[in-house]
Amino acid sequence: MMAQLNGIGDVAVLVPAAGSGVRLGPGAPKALRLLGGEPLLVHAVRRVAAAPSVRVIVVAAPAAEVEAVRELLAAVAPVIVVAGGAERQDSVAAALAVVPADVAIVLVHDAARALTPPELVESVAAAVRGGHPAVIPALPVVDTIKEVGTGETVLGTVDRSVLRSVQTPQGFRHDVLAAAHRACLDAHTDDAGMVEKAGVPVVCVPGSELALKITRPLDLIIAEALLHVP
Ligand SMILES: Nc1ccn([C@@H]2O[C@H](COP(=O)(O)OP(=O)(O)OP(=O)(O)O)[C@@H](O)[C@H]2O)c(=O)n1
Ligand SMILES: C[C@](O)(CO)[C@H](O)COP(=O)(O)O
Repeated sequence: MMAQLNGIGDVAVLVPAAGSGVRLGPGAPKALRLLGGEPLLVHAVRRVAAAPSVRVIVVAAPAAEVEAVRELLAAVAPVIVVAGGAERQDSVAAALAVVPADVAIVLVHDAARALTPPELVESVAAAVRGGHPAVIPALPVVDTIKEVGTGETVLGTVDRSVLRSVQTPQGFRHDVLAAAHRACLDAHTDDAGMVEKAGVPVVCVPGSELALKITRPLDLIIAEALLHVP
């Protein structure tokens, strides 16, 4: 029996959670690091499960932790847990492989963005449901961006008005994401990159500062403070 959250939902959410968290420093795999006494993955899955459109959640866990993650999440939400891969996109591909064919919309959402509000899941899903084959949440760039060359020499200043800082959940028509992963021959840091390469238009929707990707130690301290933001 497929672990279904909501029989009428039309969205599957893939949660890549198999990374090691090198930039966070030594310790457990990042998705299992604690925030407010609970693993990041629990925070992420709880918020995804609160989005009414979500029918299926597939978590890609570190291969050695699949059973432990199944037990951990049993009390949080009905999820499918698969073994992730060496790279993020391998983990996404492993999760994508078990999504039922009749699910129309697939979102890919980093476990590391543990405090992402369910409202952002819903707004990305709604934009795909409204006709966009690929949708990504994004924020304006707030720092000045420079291009640098050898020895960190500044080559010039980039026009930040045409740049966006991209987050997850990234949303796709199921067939579009599946085709992009099948066709992909190179490395991409996000799923939208594969879809762009396939020539499919990708649009941005407003992101959320709560969708911070917990990457470095200070991010965990910031996230502890954000836990108390309503
Ligand atoms: N082989 C991998 C690598 C990353 N991820 C997931 O992809 C998301 C974004 O990756 P990132 O923030 O880079 O996590 P890590 O790869 O764990 O971090 P680092 O690069 O510091 O090791 C995370 O939820 C991470 O668990 C994954 O599922 N499988
Ligand atoms: C997918 C992503 O979160 C979009 O900003 C980002 O590309 C992940 O990068 P990472 O190096 O795997 O954290």
